[in-house]
Amino acid sequence: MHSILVIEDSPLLLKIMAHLFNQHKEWQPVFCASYQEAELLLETSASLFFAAFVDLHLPDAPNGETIDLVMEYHLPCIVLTGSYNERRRDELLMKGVVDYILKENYRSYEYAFRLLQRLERNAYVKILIAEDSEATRKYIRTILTPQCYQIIDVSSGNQALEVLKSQPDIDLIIIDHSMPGLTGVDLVKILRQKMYYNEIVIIGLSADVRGSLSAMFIKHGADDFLRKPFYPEELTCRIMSTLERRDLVRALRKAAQFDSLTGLNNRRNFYDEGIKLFQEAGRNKRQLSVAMMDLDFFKKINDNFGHATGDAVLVIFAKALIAYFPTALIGRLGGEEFAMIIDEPLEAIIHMLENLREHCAEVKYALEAPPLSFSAGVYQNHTGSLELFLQEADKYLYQAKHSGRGKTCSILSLCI
Ligand SMILES: Nc1nc2c(ncn2[C@@H]2O[C@H](COP(=O)(O)OP(=O)(O)OP(=O)(O)O)[C@@H](O)[C@H]2O)c(=O)[nH]1
Repeated sequence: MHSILVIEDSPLLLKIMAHLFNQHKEWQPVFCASYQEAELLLETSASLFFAAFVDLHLPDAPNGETIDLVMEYHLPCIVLTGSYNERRRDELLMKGVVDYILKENYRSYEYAFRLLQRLERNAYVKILIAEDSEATRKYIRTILTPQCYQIIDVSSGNQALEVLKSQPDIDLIIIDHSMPGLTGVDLVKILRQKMYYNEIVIIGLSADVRGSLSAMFIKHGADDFLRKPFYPEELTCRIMSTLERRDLVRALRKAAQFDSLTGLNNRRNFYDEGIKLFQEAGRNKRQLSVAMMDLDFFKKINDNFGHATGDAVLVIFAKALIAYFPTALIGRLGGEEFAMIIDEPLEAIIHMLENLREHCAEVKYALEAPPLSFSAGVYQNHTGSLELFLQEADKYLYQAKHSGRGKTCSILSLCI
């Protein structure tokens, strides 16, 4: 849990804040009503705070002195102000505050909380700036530092490629067009050959007045474009919206590919990835196996211990599968049926399934519950499609069910 310092003297606003903090239990507010109180608190406990909400005008600090105080301790500072004008906005941004919020209505304060959430996330976001002008790099850093991003900067396209090679977890790259060596658009072309849209966000940058350049950036795969000179908020807003779009695409992809309960590949993704494995194995003359596993009497677990326990058992089993078969492609085909594709000798697979069976029997998933048991069918061959392997494994699984459950049947004749 993070502590948030709130320096504010208005009883009404404090009431609203307290209400909102009540809905966001992940943050613990510490309230101060004056500059003096805040000064004393920060002197001893500044390191305890993640960020601060600061009233611009306090009776003992009428000219925004509290902001300077908070900034001295390098705390991300969100300013609450009753009035707005351009000059004040510029002053606040120059001081390096995260943002300023007009004390208008409940929505404004909700926005302040969204900012806090964003700051938390930003700490994990890596931004690379590829720009040959030192002044512009510095300007961008000045804008982005209060937003808590991790920032790296380089002065050429080739240096950017080097950084991306050593740090593939970069989330967003800001690319200037006119740099020595590779141009910005060239760099975008190279990056998009290797990295998909959900892997890295690209924002083009140029002082060029030609509209065609922004189009070139975007046609070659940039997510957005900014013309220099730009306002600080133009940059922060574009970064925020492009990252949010990327996160949304990632979330959609995840929802389409993985089972939401167990996190395993869903049926569709298991087939898609499995077909690729079979093609690769065909090229490399490798022999794959397919195993199908089905929990025994799972309906009784639901009926006797409730659906929630049934769900928990599915999760336990999925985790055990991953632990016992770390190199396999594993999927939940539906209900209590699982499958995996694995590149191991058949005897070894059967042995590992026996170990898994022993482990499952020991799992305590509910009071006075019968041991967790599963049946399995395994098929291995030199040739054949994934579809055929699944059909054959399913036949052995059926055999395992009908020979008493809690067994593995395979091409090795006997069920064990
Ligand atoms: N809790 C829970 N139950 C599920 C889920 N998906 C399917 N089921 C239940 O799983 C049960 C499967 O029952 P059956 O097909 O009769 O299989 P079984 O009871 O394991 O019997 P055998 O396979 O013959 O040993 C059904 O009651 C489904 O409602 C799920 O995501 N969560």
